[in-house]
Amino acid sequence: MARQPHPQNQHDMSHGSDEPGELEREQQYLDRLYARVDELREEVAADLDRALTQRGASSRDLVEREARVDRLTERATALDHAESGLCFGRLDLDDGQVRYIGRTGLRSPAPQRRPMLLDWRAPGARPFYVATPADNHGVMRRRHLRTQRRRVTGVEDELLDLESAEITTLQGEGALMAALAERRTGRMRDIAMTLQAEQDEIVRANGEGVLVVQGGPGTGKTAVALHRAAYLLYARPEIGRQGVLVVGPSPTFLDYIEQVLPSLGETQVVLQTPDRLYPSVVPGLREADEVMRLKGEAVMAELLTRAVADRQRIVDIEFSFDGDRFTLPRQALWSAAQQAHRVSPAHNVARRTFRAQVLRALAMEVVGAGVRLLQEVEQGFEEELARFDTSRNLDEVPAAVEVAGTEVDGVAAAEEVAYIERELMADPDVAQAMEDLWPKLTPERLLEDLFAEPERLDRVAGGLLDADERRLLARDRGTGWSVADVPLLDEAAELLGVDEAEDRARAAVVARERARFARQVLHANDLLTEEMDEEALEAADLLSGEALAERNVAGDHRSFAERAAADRTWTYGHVVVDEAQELSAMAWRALFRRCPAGSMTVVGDVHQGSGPTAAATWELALQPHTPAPVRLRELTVGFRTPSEVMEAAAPVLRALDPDASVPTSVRSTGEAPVRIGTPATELDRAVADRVERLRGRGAVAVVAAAPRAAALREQLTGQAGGTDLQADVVVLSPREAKGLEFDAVVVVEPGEILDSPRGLGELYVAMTRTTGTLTVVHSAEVPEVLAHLSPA
Ligand SMILES: Nc1ncnc2c1ncn2[C@@H]1O[C@H](COP(=O)(O)OP(=O)(O)OP(=O)(O)O)[C@@H](O)[C@H]1O
Repeated sequence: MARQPHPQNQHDMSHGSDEPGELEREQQYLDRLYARVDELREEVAADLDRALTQRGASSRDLVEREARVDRLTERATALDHAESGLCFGRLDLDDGQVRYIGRTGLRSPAPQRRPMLLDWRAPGARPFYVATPADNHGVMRRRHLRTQRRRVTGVEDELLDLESAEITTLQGEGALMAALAERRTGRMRDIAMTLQAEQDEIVRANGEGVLVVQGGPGTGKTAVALHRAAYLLYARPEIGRQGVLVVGPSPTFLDYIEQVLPSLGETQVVLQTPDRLYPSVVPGLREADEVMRLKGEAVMAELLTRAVADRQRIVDIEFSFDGDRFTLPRQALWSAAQQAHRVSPAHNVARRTFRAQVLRALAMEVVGAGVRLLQEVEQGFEEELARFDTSRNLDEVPAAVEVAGTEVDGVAAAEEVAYIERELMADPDVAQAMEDLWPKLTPERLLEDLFAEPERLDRVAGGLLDADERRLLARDRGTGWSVADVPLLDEAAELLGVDEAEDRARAAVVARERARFARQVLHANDLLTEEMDEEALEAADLLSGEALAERNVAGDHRSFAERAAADRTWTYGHVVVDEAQELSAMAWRALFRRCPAGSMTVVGDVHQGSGPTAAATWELALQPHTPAPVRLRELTVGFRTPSEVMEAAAPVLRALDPDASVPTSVRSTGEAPVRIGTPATELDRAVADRVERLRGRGAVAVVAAAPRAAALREQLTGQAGGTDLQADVVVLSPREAKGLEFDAVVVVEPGEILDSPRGLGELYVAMTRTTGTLTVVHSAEVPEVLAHLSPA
C-alpha cells in the first residue's frame, strides 16, 4: 500500500478538512489512480482485441478463447463501473501506513505490483467501516473523500483517538449525512462509502445458510443485502460462477435497485420478481386473497404430490393381439410402477421405465399364451402319439403340431418379444391405454386438470382440504395463471421432471438442422468478405458451423442474467430475497430449489407485511425449508425517514404490534407531518394542489389504495399504467411503494388503505417512504392512528 509521510499537522486533519493543501494532495493521488485505470483499460482492450481475433484450430481453443473473452469483458466492465467514485476513503494507520479504499482493487504495474487502491471488500479495508475511537483497529485517522467525476471536492476526517474524537456511533457522519441529504433520483445508490459498522458486520457475515436481516423501514436492509451479495461475489469465486439471484417485490422495485450491483462492479446477477420464477408463464389472472392464501400454504405441496400419483393408474388391462383377447392383471402394473419409481421419483422420467416394463409385460402375456397353447398342443401330441403307437397309422399325425413344434421350448426369442412389442405399440388402442395409464404431463396440464375436474380434485384433496377450500381452487381451463399459481407450477415441474433422453433426441435433430443452416451462413459470409476485403478474417477460420450454431442455440449472445433467468432449473450460488415477509410457504419452496446449498440473505420487516401470504415470524416462514438454524440480525438505525415522520408513524406500528420498537432516525428535518382535511368533492384538487406545492422539492410520491391510485395516476401524470420512477411525480398503491423512497410523500385517504386486510402494514409502508416531508390528505374522518397529526 502506498506509504505517505505521517501526518504532521493534526490540526489540518480535523473534521471537514477541505483546505486547499489537503485537497491538492488527494487530487494528486487520485490522478495517479485514474492514470492507472486508464492504463489498465487500454491493456484490457488490447487483450480483448487479441482474444477476439485469435484463430483457433480446435473446439477446445475456441472454448478457451470464449472464456478469456468473458474474463476480459468482465474486467473491462468493472473498470468502467469504477470510474465514478473510484476512490472514496483513506486510512492512516498508527504505524504510518496509508491505505486508500475504493470500488475496485488497483496495483502498480509489474514487477512492483504494489497495492494502490484496496477494494472496499478486502479484509484490509474493513477498519474503514468498523474502527471507532474505543476500538480503532490500528487506525489513527479515517478520511472520506468526496469526488465529482475525477475531481476531489472535499475531505472529511475523523481522528480515532479517545481524547480528540467526538464520540458518535456513526462512522463518517459528515459523509453519511451528505449522502442522506441528496435528492432521490428514482435509482438506488450504492453505500460502499458510508456503510455503518452494524451494516458491515452483516455484509461480511459468512455465506453459509440463511441470514435474515429484520429491520424497520429505511434501516438499510435492501442496501445491506445488495452489498452483501457484492461481498460474497468478491470473496467466494464459486458463488460468482453460479451467480446471485435477487428477488424483489415488483418490477418497479427492481428498476429502482438494478444499478447498485453493477455500480459495485458485479454483473453475475439476476433480478426477478417472485411471479417470474416459472419463466414460461406470465401471470395475469387476479385472484381473491383467500385463494392466494390457500395456494401459498405448504399443504399444496402434498396436494400436488397426490395429483401426480393420481395420474399413475394401476388397473387390469384388456387388450387384443392377432385377434385374441388378453388381460394383463394389475399386479404387473404395480411392479412396473415400483421399478419406475426406483429409477426416478419424477413422473415424466419414471414414465419411460414404466412404459417399457408394461409393454414387456403385455408382450410376455402374448408369449405366455403362445407357450400355454404349445404345451396344450404338445400334450395333445403325446396323447396322439400314444394312440398312434397303438394304431401304427402314420397318416394320422395332426397338422397343428407340425407348425407349433418348431418353437423354442417354453422360452420366446428376444427378437420375437421385440416384434410383439412393436406390433402392440402400433395398435392405437394399446398406445392410448399406455398413455392413459401414465401420461406425459406438463405442469400446466397437471394444474389445469386438477382445478377444472371437480371429481379429480375431490379424489386428490380428500383429507387435505375441506369442501370450501376445494371450491376456492375450482376453476375452468384456459382462465390463465395467477401470481399464486407460479410456485405451484414450479413445484409441479419438479414433481414431473423432464425426460431428458427424449428431449436430447429432439434437441439433436434441431441442433443438426441449425448446424447445417449455420454452415450455409458461414459460407455465404465468406463469399461476401472475399469480395469486400481480401484481408478480412474469414469467419469460417474462427468458428465451425457447429460452434456457431451452438452459440446461437445455447445463447452465448445472451448475457449471464438472460440465460439464468430463462432457465427454471438454474441453481444460484446465493439468493437475496427482499421484502421477504410477503412470501408464501410454496414460494419459499421454489426459492430454496434455486439454491440447493441454502445460502441466502433474506431481508424484510414482518411489520410491513401487506399481502395475503405475509409471514407472521421469520422462524415460521423459513425454518421448515432449511436444516441449518436460521440466523437473525436486526438493524435498528433508520437512515431514510426523518425522526418527525417516524414519530408520526409510531402509533400505526404500535397498533400492529404493541411490542415493536421504532427505528432510531439519524436525521430530523424540523418539519412535522401534517394532515389536510377536505370535502370528498375537493379531494382530488387538494391532492393536486399539494403536489404542486411540493414540486421543486425533489421526487414526489402520492400513495393511495389501489383503485384510487389508478384514478389519481391518470389525473396527476396523464398515464394509465406503468411507473416511471424518474418522473417528478409518481402515483402508487402501498404494495407498489414497497421498498421505494421519495423526497416527499402524500398519503391520500388513509381510511381506504386501512380497509384492506393488512391495512395497518400498508399504511405503515406508505408513511415511511419519505426522506423529507409527509402529508396526509383525507375527506373521510381521519383514522384514530393518525388523529395526532396537526392540520396543515
Ligand atoms: N450506511 C448508509 N449510508 C448511506 N445511505 C444509507 C446507509 N444505509 C442506508 N442508507 C440509505 O437509506 C435508505 C433506506 O435504505 P433501504 O432502502 O436499504 O432500507 P430498507 O430497510 O430496505 O427500507 P424498507 O424496509 O422501507 O424497504 C436508502 O436511501 C439507503 O441508500
